[in-house]
Amino acid sequence: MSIGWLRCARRVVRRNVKTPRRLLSTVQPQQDALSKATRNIGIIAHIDAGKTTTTERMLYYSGVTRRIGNVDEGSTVTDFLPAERARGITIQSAAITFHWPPLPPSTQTPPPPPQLPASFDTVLRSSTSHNINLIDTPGHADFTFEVLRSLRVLDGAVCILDGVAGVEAQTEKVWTQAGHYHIPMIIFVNKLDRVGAAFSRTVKEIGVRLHGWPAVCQIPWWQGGNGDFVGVGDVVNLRGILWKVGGDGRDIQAFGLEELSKTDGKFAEEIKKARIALVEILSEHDDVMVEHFLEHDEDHLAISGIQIMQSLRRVVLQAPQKVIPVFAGASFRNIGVQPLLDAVVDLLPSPLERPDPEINISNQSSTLALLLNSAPTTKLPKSTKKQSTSQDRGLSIAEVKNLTACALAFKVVNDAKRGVLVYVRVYSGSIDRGATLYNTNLSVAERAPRLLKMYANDAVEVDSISTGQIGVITGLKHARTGDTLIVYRGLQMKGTPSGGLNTLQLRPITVPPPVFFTSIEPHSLSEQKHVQESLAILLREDPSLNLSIDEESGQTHLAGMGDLHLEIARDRLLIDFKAKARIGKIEIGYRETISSSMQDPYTYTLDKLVAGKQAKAAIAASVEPAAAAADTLVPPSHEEEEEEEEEDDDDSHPFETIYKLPDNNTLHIAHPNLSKHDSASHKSFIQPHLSLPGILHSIHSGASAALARGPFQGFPVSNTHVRIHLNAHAHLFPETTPTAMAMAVRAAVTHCLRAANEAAAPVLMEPVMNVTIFVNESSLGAVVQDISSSRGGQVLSLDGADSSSSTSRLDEDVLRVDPNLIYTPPDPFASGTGLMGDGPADSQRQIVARVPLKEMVGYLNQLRALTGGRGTFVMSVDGFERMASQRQKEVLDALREF
Ligand SMILES: Nc1nc2c(ncn2[C@@H]2O[C@H](COP(=O)(O)OP(=O)(O)OP(=O)(O)O)[C@@H](O)[C@H]2O)c(=O)[nH]1
Repeated sequence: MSIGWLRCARRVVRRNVKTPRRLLSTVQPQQDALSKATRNIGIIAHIDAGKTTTTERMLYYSGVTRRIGNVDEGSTVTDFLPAERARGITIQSAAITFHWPPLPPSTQTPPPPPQLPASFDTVLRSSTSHNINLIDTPGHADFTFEVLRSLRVLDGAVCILDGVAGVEAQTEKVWTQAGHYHIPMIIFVNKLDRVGAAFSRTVKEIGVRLHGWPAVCQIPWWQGGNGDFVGVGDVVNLRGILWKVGGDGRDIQAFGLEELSKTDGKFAEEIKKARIALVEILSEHDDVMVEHFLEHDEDHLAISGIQIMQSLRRVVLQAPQKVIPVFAGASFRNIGVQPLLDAVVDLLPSPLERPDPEINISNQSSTLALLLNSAPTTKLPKSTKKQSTSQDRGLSIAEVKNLTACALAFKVVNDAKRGVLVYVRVYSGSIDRGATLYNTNLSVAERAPRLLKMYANDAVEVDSISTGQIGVITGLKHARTGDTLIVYRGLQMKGTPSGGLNTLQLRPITVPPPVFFTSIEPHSLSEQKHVQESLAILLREDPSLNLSIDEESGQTHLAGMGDLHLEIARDRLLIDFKAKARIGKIEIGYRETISSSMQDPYTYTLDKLVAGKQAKAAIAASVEPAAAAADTLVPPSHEEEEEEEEEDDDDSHPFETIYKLPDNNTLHIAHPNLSKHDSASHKSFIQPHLSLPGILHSIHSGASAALARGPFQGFPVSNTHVRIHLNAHAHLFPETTPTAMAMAVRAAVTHCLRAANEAAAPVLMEPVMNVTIFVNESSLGAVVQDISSSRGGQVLSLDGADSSSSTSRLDEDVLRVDPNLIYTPPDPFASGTGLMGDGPADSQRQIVARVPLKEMVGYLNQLRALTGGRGTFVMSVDGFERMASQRQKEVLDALREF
């Protein structure tokens, strides 16, 4: 039997393109159908596992491309930046829409929504064409933040594993992060054509390291049991699927068990064994499967393929996910991709099946549906997950009826042809062309002139982007990656949505502190403008980059997550944007801190021409080290993240405002004549063109700018408490503008920091990383020795294969899976090494350590040398620590040379 993988029985209806505006709570059948037939999925994996190679096949089989792109030749669709193509790695996650099963070539674009069957009891979802929005995520550790950002908008994910390397460190990390968002996942074990491929070992590693029960849905088919990898055993439908060797993967044959038993009896038997194991594992987690099993007289093979798929779907959608469907293939050989696409449609959820997204509004955590469904003038319902730190004042949310759409800008890309593209995921309502979008992160409104749907390299203009959909807005001037965009009925361009909706944040995430930096110097004054504009776009694209400018020297510093992160930013700047600038060496981003307090506040008065106008403002400031106990500054945890950068709006102190700033700094503003809750009384103190929130914003900006570049070595200042005293009588003048106030505060705080440094020796702090290293038992001793002696690291734990206490998985309630209870088919070529090796000498060990970042630069090469190329590691910033004086001296000497 030949399989075409081109379903024909699809009926389509013509879409009414002009969608009327609607309230969020009104469900429109057409949009509902579109959502049901949509999969917003991502592909996550360790670097080089084959994400791009697999994506290229997906685009080819779905009819988006006419030829298969090749990573090694730099001709892929998804890796579209020159820097990506040159390095053969994915840096920016590209969002692409395609259909699976493919639509007939004559279908209009955008296609009409599909007509779905009333139920999927007797047909598979993959019998109807679905709209797949695919977000390709990067695998390199430096881009973890980019992965996190993409994860937020995914409804499901395919995790690709390299069948030779198994579960790698980075995969484990991203898997855990995806688990935080309860993203259902399926696994594709790729590269099974390679020498050393070990499907069985990989499946056991899935159980142990990804903490779930593998449900083996396909087993590899090696010709004659030990020859070339030619296809898969389809455990769900009890057949062998064979791909023609050397073809483009469209020529596929299927053999039922009976036929197969005549030609490859052992393989047919193995498929049966796998089916028994699959039914068993499903029965343990799905009661309906138990019923089917009993109905079929406990015959594992008698249960239909559709019933198995439905059961798999139910267990995949359970939160937390305990069962992980596993598929097999070799994308490079064009084997296994079509059934994987079927599984995406059949097993992963539509946007309508996802949990209600978390929001933050007026410093309170809740969920979007709770907000939208809350009755006017009631208190904002809080999610039970985290109680807000601010007082529960409740919100009058009558204004919610004006909220007609809510979306997350999850990615900004500067496209050479089309300008800046803002990728959005709409969570509620629909964004229509020409809508006024209010950006709640930047407090600005801007119009959405054009809306696009991205089909690989083609963009198709659309009239609206509806709930659950991913699309692109062009022509926005402000929106950055990560911003929340809302449509508020009747909003003027200069207006602000009321009822606290101007603070609505969808799934807020914390940007980790940057630990590397470089300097940027335009070649000439005339180049400065272009360099600055290019940097502004880079920062819109990637908010994990950080820019600071030294006012006196004019020197610009760009800081980022890793050296590769900054290398890519440099290439983008110089090659893609053609900016003419000198970029310095990439260095570690230390922090500096003060060790003495100021006795008296220092008052600074600014009185000068600013932009051609007389400007005047004064302010009193003082600085002190944060509590001595806070010598170690720890980045905010997942739970604390919403508090970062937040204003403490405690009602009991109407005359003071406290901000928590990055790097463990705090800003305390006393404003004795201005109550936060009585703006009417401000009239006698402040000019009509000013407001207390505006002044506070200026003070925040000025203090942040001063702290961004400390006076000691120009590093960001950390662990410092800034006190500001604003006396409305003495400090505000008719000529006071927000800019003048920010400049005065910056100057005052900078002066205070200098004075503190003169009074007592300032201190440098260095980033310390939490490092998890995976090595074979035989290299363990050498690696531990290297970490603890040569690199000055502190080994925190050593765990064997059966332990699951990696840094990311310290939770007690994590599922522990006994590898001996996992079904796997035999591995004909298993090398016997790795996590599941037989003898202790072969087993894989995990080392968790804290090591200064400086000692980790270039570590991969050393690790490879010590482990015969098999060791891998992941690391994340654990905090910043004071340096011993000798170490500080060495670093300062090295910096002087730099
Ligand atoms: N033998 C074999 N090689 C493969 C297979 N899939 C991918 N490769 C090769 O593995 C290398 C990495 O593949 P990519 O598709 O770029 O991997 P990636 O996961 O996208 O990597 P990043 O974009 O860097 O994260 C390339 O040389 C591919 O040709 C496979 O099924 N078999």
